[in-house]
Amino acid sequence: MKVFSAEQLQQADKVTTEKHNISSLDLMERAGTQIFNWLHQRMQGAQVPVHIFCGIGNNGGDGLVLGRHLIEHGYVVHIYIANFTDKRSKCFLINYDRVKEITKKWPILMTSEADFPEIHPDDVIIDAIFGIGLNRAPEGWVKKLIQYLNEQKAFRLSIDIPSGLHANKPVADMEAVIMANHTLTFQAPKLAFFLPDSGDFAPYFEIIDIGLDPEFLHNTVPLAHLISKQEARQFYKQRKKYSHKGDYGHVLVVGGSYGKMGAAVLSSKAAYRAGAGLVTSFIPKCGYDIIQTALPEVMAITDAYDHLISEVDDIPEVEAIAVGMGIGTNERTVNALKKLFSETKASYVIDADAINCIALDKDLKKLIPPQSVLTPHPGELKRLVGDWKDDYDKLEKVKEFTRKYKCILLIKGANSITVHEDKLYINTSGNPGMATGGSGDVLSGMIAALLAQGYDPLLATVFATYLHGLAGNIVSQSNSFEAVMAGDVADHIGKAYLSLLEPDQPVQQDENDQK
Ligand SMILES: NC(=O)C1=CN([C@@H]2O[C@H](COP(=O)(O)OP(=O)(O)OC[C@H]3O[C@@H](n4cnc5c(N)ncnc54)[C@H](O)[C@@H]3O)[C@@H](O)[C@H]2O)[C@@H](O)CC1
Ligand SMILES: Nc1ncnc2c1ncn2[C@@H]1O[C@H](COP(=O)(O)OP(=O)(O)O)[C@@H](O)[C@H]1O
Ligand SMILES: [K+]
Repeated sequence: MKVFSAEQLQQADKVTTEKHNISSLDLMERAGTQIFNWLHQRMQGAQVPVHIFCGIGNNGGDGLVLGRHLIEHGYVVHIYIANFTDKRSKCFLINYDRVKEITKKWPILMTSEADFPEIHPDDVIIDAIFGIGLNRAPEGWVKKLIQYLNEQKAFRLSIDIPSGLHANKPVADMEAVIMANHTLTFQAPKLAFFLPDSGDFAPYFEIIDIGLDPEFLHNTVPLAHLISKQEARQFYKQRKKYSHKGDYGHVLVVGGSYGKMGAAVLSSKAAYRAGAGLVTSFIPKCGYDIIQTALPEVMAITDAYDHLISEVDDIPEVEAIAVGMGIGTNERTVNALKKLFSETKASYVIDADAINCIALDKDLKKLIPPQSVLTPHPGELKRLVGDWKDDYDKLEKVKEFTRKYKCILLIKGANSITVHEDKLYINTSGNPGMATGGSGDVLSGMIAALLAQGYDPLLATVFATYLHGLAGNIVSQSNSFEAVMAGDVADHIGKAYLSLLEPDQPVQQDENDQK
């Protein structure tokens, strides 16, 4: 699914009205009606007071359309206009009159704090104050209104975007944004929903298709692609009946040091579970018994040193190398990486301490093999590209890094983002249970396994990240978030493949009615 910018959506709006001979007012009617249908299906005529807070732009107009339909269907509705300026939009004004026509009175105009209404915890709040037209931080009593609504226990439903949030720019004032319980967003999800600084304002959202011009949407290069099951499923390459292990590639895992052998074990295990034909682990001597005992399927080669990796030699020819998990940043290890990068051709996944080594040593940075996949968590990323002002600055820094070093970089976290030059792929699987030691090691092995199986580096990263999150979700469903351990995630990669490929359950009519 595509993630468009506010500007692109405004353009889509314009193209749609011009090309399809439909007015902005019709589009607003369509949008507001769909929100009404959504709410009506859930409320089923319940006489719970619905408080609709409208701004004076088109987002407010959507709120007015919704209010009119609710009133016509016998709901208990209170419409308030946050009247912070006289510059009301044309479509807002028409819908303002339409509400008056059916109720015979004007909606309640709010001009100061004194106008804030009492709201019962069981009531419903509709937030239609600002949409994607927000052009500065809400101030004065409007900011106070947002804060007042956030203090209420009532359910907050935001139309298009939580008011105060920009679709694709940093939040102007963190204390002036609606904390939506749910957001119904038009046509496409907004980038701000997926970034750490702003994602909490829109924890749950649904897309409302308002029929913007499909051709424009298809031809427009989006800000980002959202990767859900539907997209991930298309990446899957089926195994052939008359195949042998040589067809699925050989992964070399270069990892571990004294006290950190688990990192190499987890990564190697995940490489097999994700489908590599062969896996060899290159480890310090101290890890030999550990890996051979933990994973009899894995072949082991040891370094000359007991506690760390000093030179990766005598290795077989491999398709993919996952390097860095638990290796430390000793100077000898940095030198081992320099030699490895310059002398061994393969597809690389560069993780954890290998990233820290690169951040420490400029010469090593220059040796990053082209098309490598780097998988830093936020701490490692900061060491690699420097600190950032906000999420958008971070994305620009990472884009620049991938251009300069011709690589792919995965920003790990909730909604991990794969970055390659100007392309962004936002992952939707995974859960906070995966914030646990070793889960990144599992991911590095998975990416390497897909590389070894012939997936191209960008696809391997996007697909492995999705599968990894899906495996984590499967674990958490039977185990709670708290109890998820990285080894469980590796053990459930198989279930993730099965879940990916199983057909979607058709929704039965009676189930639908109960929603
Ligand atoms: N294709 C689309 O994108 C569609 C958009 N619609 C709605 O239109 C919305 C966008 O409407 P608008 O462009 O009118 O913008 P908004 O309704 O978001 O409001 C912007 C208005 O508030 C003012 N404003 C912005 N920031 C302010 C601040 N901090 N303090 C005080 N005033 C501020 C602006 O000057 C403008 O008058 C969307 O979010 C959506 O809800 C729908 O009606 C249908 C179709
Ligand atoms: N809150 C979260 N929601 C979803 N996934 C998460 C969350 N926190 C962490 N993860 C995922 O777990 C993995 C953690 O990786 P990392 O920090 O490198 O772990 P480690 O270094 O312990 O192996 C990443 O793939 C990340 O995307
Ligand atoms: K809103």
